[in-house]
Amino acid sequence: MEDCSVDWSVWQGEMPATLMFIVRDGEVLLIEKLRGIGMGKINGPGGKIDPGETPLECVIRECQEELHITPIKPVKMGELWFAMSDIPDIHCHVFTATEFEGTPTATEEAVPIWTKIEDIPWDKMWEDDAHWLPQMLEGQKFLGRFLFEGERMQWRDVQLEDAGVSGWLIS
Ligand SMILES: COc1nc(N)nc2c1ncn2[C@H]1C[C@H](O)[C@@H](COP(=O)(O)OP(=O)(O)OP(=O)(O)O)O1
Repeated sequence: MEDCSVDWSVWQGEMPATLMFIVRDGEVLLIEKLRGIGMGKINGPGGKIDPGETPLECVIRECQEELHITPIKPVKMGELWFAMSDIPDIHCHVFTATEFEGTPTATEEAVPIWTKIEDIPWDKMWEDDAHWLPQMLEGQKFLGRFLFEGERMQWRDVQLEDAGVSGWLIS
């Protein structure tokens, strides 16, 4: 792992975004992303935060748009700070929920995929996911900071529980 060239003490992601992971009966609701950043990868539903929108409002809207479902009582579990090389830096708020309304439905943006937690397809996902998603699915809150060159992760730091939450830019 290379040294990190980013001064995280002054870092501010230009692109605020969200992700949602709905968990039920040992499975997590993932998507095949059909457009946008990470098109073709497996991820959680989510997307960019619109001007004036809160992270919570965004993650609910994105689930409605991408899968026609409404998560109930989402809980913020983490922040992801992505220093990117070829697109603006991304500040992503990550939520989980155990309940939702509606039926996960394929749209032009996403195909829903219920996946057993032990079968999560890491090789089809962003590289950072393996360093925080397992911990989050065990109930741990986190702050993950990552440096990417294109789609390759160059550096990572993940802090869990109080050490991570105390670093969040938005509580
Ligand atoms: C760099 O590593 C990443 N890892 C993970 N796990 N997720 C990432 C990474 N980079 C971006 N993401 C996520 C964050 C957002 O959920 C999406 C990006 O937003 P998107 O381009 O899908 O935004 P939309 O508003 O839905 O876009 P359009 O409606 O314009 O298609 O990826």
